Amino acid sequence: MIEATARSSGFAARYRAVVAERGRLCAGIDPHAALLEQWGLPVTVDGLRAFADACVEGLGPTAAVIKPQVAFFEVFGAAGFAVLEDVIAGCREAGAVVLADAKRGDIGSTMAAYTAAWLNDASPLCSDAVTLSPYLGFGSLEPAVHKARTTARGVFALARTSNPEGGSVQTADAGGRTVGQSIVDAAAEVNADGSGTVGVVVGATREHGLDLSRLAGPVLSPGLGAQGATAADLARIFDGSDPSWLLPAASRSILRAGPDPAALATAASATRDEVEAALR
Ligand SMILES: O=c1ccn([C@@H]2O[C@H](COP(=O)(O)O)[C@@H](O)[C@H]2O)c(=O)[nH]1
Repeated sequence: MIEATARSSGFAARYRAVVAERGRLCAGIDPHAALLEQWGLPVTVDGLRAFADACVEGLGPTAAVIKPQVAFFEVFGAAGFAVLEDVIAGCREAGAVVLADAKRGDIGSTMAAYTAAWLNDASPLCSDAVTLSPYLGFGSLEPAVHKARTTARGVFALARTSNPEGGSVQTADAGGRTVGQSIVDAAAEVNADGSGTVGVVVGATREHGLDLSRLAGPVLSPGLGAQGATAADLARIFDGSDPSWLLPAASRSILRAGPDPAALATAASATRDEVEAALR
């Protein structure tokens, strides 16, 4: 791992440094209404704020990567976005890499505005990385890829998602390879410079059928816990690909341990330890 850190640059170097220190886990902050209720909080902006504060306190100093799910903040409009801004800033201050799960993707000129929102220092939502949907064409993501590459940030493109519906698009033929593989290959081309700028999203819930050998970037793998995938599934599904790039993600299964921040930290550490043991 130390050797890999010395050789990488850009987002790859930041990613490898935080994973070397904290282990492989992306903890999601998904303030579902059902979780707020389980924590004894009202489903209001005040409840969202209390939920978010506990997550920042418990998960910010613990998980390598923290992934706020933007949708659950957006539900509350401008007030929800204000809470999200504080989550992003608080987790970054605590030393975590913050990956905004916004799944943005649009024509290039609009992508420039999304890029300014999520990857520009001047924006209150500025994060270390953002999830992107490449289904308007990988090339349409160029403004975000360029910005990420020049600021040591990352983008994560959806390649083979954890939901059962994703296969109808992502496993379709794209000229002798699947659509998902074409996304992985496009990401690998960007990452040929050693920056690891473009990660991909590959769910832990099923066999992915992808060749990840040339990617040279992080593989975010959601589906652990609430969606049914286990650490053993991760080890099996990603057997043969470089395990140092694998970033397993879990949200609800960790968040159910709240509202005590210390219990959230313990749940995240336990998930990380389970994953690390299975991937050894
Ligand atoms: O393929 C994908 C891409 C993104 N997600 C997101 O990850 C979390 C999963 O939450 P759990 O509670 O651990 O199920 C959620 O924010 C999804 O939008 C995904 O699940 N699959």
